[in-house]
Amino acid sequence: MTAQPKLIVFSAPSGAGKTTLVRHLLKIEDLNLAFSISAASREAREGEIDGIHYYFLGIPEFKNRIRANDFIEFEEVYKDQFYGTLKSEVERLWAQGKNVIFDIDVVGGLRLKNKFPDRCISIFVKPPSINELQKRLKNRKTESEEKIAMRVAKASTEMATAPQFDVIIKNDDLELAKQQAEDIVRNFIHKKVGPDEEE
Ligand SMILES: Nc1ncnc2c1ncn2[C@@H]1O[C@H](COP(=O)(O)OP(=O)(O)OP(=O)(O)O)[C@@H](O)[C@H]1O
Ligand SMILES: Nc1nc2c(ncn2[C@@H]2O[C@H](COP(=O)(O)O)[C@@H](O)[C@H]2O)c(=O)[nH]1
Repeated sequence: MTAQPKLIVFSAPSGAGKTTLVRHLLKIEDLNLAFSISAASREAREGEIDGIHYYFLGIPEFKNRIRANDFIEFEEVYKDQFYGTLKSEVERLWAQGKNVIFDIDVVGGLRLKNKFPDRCISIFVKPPSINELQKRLKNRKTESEEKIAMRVAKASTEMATAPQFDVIIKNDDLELAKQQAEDIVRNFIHKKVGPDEEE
């Protein structure tokens, strides 16, 4: 029997560098990773494409999908900004035999870990400081000052969840963090997780 596809969850406060690390890992072919495209109620940023970066649903449609029980997990991450993992998305990627990698908030990350304890690794990306987070978000130039403040205000509470994750990667030196992420994910993917599974 071939190994069951796995789940690799990256969570952190906004601006810590999850997306940067996930994009790096997706380029490494032998990891056999596919990105879980989340649903989001917010509008697309410049350069973001519906069905590639997110499924952009808008709030009414997002709420319809909650009522239809279409999500494995969802969260109102910021006021009136909903994000969630669709069951259909994970099923689609597993049907392709892919290991699924997630870039989601800390609450969603821990929910996935609880739902799939045997086949999920949860990784917390820790920024050097909250000041550095704020600087990174400013430099990224994707959010207004007001939205940056909202994200930074939540960061301390999110940082406090770090010990609940399987692994913490400090993202200070980016190249070092990329290498650590690669090593951790490769080890996990090649680890045997069930009694009747081959490696
Ligand atoms: N180690 C690092 N040093 C300096 N800048 C970094 C580092 N890692 C990432 N960045 C930059 O910080 C910004 C935020 O990174 P990224 O978008 O990956 O964060 P994120 O955790 O995915 O945020 P969000 O949750 O808002 O999507 C980006 O502009 C990225 O290029
Ligand atoms: N619980 C979930 N959180 C998610 C999901 N997809 C993304 N996110 C997180 O939302 C914030 C903001 O994202 P942004 O793209 O607006 O910067 C960030 O922490 C994401 O990781 C999801 O499916 N579920």
